[in-house]
Amino acid sequence: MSGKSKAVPLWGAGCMSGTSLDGVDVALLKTDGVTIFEFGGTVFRPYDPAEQEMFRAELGTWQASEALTELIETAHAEALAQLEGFDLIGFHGQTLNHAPDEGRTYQAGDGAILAEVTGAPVIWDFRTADVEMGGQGAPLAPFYHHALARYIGATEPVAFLNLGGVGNLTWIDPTVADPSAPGALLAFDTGPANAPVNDLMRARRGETHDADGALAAEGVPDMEIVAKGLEHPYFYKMPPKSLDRNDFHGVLEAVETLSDADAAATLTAFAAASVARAMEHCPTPPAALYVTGGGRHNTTLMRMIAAGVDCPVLPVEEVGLDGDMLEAQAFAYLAVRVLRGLPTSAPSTTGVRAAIGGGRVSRPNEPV
Ligand SMILES: Nc1ncnc2c1ncn2[C@@H]1O[C@H](COP(=O)(O)OP(=O)(O)OP(=O)(O)O)[C@@H](O)[C@H]1O
Ligand SMILES: CC(=O)N[C@H]1[C@@H]2OC[C@@H](O2)[C@@H](O)[C@@H]1O[C@H](C)C(=O)O
Repeated sequence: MSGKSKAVPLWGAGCMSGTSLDGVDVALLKTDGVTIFEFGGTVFRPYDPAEQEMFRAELGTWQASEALTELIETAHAEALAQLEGFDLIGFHGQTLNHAPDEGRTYQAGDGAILAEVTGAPVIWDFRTADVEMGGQGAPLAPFYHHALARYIGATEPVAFLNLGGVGNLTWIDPTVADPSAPGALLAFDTGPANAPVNDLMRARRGETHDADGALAAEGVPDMEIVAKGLEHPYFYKMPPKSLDRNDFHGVLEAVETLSDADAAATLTAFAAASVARAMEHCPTPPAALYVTGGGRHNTTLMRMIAAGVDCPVLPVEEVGLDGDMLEAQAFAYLAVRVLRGLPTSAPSTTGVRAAIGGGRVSRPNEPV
């Protein structure tokens, strides 16, 4: 396949409710599923503390309660109602459980109901087909990262790092036009990013996160705990590989006896060290590491990451992108690819047996 396609571009509304449980991001993107033509409006619909509690109570389950399913659908419908002019919706849902090695992953929320409520076709359940074909079902943003690398005019390998609840890294060779082709991409989850620090802040201070990394900046990381954390078998696995949000929950116990500031510094240093470890898997050194996701606002984390890698570490805003909305855009892009019958993952991004297009399509007025 060449880098250009003749299909008519569509406006997709991509929706992401991520592992940090902070809310729903929605972003419009005009694409033919290959090329990015235009970025459109965005909306963030936060989850309030009571809603976040509802999610936390069901993390790790394989069937969301009716109340939670309704919350997910309502929050998405509220966010989508603030935007207009889209042809279709890419609906990720909320990951409540992820066990790809057991062949299952679960994103709560029903796309068929969202199609009824919004009157637009909804592409959803992006991860199941990949997992059923032996893949990790994650990360899925890499095909979009490949399109972005071409969009920003990269001519040599670059990498994207998403710092959400969990971190994920994509190495891209933009000279390979087809993202499914061998050598175009290598992608995997790096380790815990914001989730452990968020959990610490919530437990110790009743706050959602360490704003700007201020508390971590006051502390001293315990590098013995960091080194011990890096002995986790996950870091010895070859990519592709992926994580559940709570896979590293145990690290919180390791910092139990430290002061709040030292504990925050240690968990932040652990997130940074897992990025440094991840960079060792890149097939060639990338020209730059472009950072997206909420963690790029954490200056202490960004400083620690920059100290541990050999290339410039830059927020994606440096190349004109929106790091708060990039994952939502990814699901708009992937939705159009699904409609066009194009693959959304490949052996080099999820470990799936062959390139595959995941996703179900629900149209309004179809029986639910
Ligand atoms: N100003 C800030 N200072 C420090 N951390 C921040 C700041 N803003 C956001 N964050 C962190 O970023 C998180 C949100 O990131 P993001 O929205 O990228 O995650 P997500 O999409 O839910 O997760 P994932 O990518 O794992 O699905 C917050 O929970 C917080 O930990
Ligand atoms: C199972 C699941 O929801 N995984 C998320 C999570 O959050 C970050 C990381 O872990 C990544 O693997 C993925 O999200 C992004 C959007 C992805 O699929 O690319």
